[in-house]
Amino acid sequence: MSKLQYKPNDHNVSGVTILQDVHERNSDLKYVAFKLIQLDEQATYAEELTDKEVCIVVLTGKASVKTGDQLFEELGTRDSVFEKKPTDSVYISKDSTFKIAAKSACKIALCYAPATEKRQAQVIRAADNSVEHRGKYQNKRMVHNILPDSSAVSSSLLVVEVYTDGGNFSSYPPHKHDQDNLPEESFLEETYYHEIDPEQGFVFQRVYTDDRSLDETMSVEHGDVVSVPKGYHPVGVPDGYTSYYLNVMAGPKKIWKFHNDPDHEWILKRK
Ligand SMILES: O=C(O)C[C@@H](O)[C@H](O)C(=O)CO
Repeated sequence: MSKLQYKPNDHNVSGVTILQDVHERNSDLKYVAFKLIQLDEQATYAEELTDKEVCIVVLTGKASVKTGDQLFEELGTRDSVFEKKPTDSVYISKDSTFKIAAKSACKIALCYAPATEKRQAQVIRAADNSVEHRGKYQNKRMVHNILPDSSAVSSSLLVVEVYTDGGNFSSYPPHKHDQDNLPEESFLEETYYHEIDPEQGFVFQRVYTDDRSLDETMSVEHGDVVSVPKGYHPVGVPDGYTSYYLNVMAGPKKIWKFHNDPDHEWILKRK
């Protein structure tokens, strides 16, 4: 298996399963880290942040989050990500502790990036997500913007959800953002947390650089994470299956300025 791909764990301790845990020590990522936790009903999970900020995304189920004297309750809007409606998230800055309490069984993504400054903890309600429909022909996808680069909430963290129906490609035509060369391109690492409906499906994700020193094509299954330290990173979805992924991005500057693979940019110019 590619060293960019991570399979889920299933070890439950006291009602908490750390399904995914991708960080600087088990990946080539220096800015982005990602955890996916599953909590049984009434289970709790606590953590202390030092130099990182986190966006806690309630993927499914209902939970509350407490940090300092702030309590955010009734978080979560769906039983499955494939309900295709936005959900609630909480942003918490560095030098903080937080505790998540599950009101029902829930699946929660913890998206981390370096905090360049201390910011106010706050809830990002489902209604605050902008929803975008991008692309045409077999390049259609829907995006929920939780923390887009235009958001003032985080200091460096970007978080979006992307839905791609069967037979379509997303993150396509292939684009990259691995050069700190603004205004042409920004440097942002990225993680993809994938879900597939129905669950036995698979999608293909290629991660490659212009010189092909990195060129990995992965068969990605439900629950897998793919890390993108650099390179183009398109996703293709087989007929009959729907793809969901949660993207976390961060780098030295909080701006998403991507560069399309010139070989495939013509895709965008079709009438
Ligand atoms: O296909 C899309 O529009 C989603 C991608 O842009 C995805 O969020 C990504 O690749 C970010 O770099």
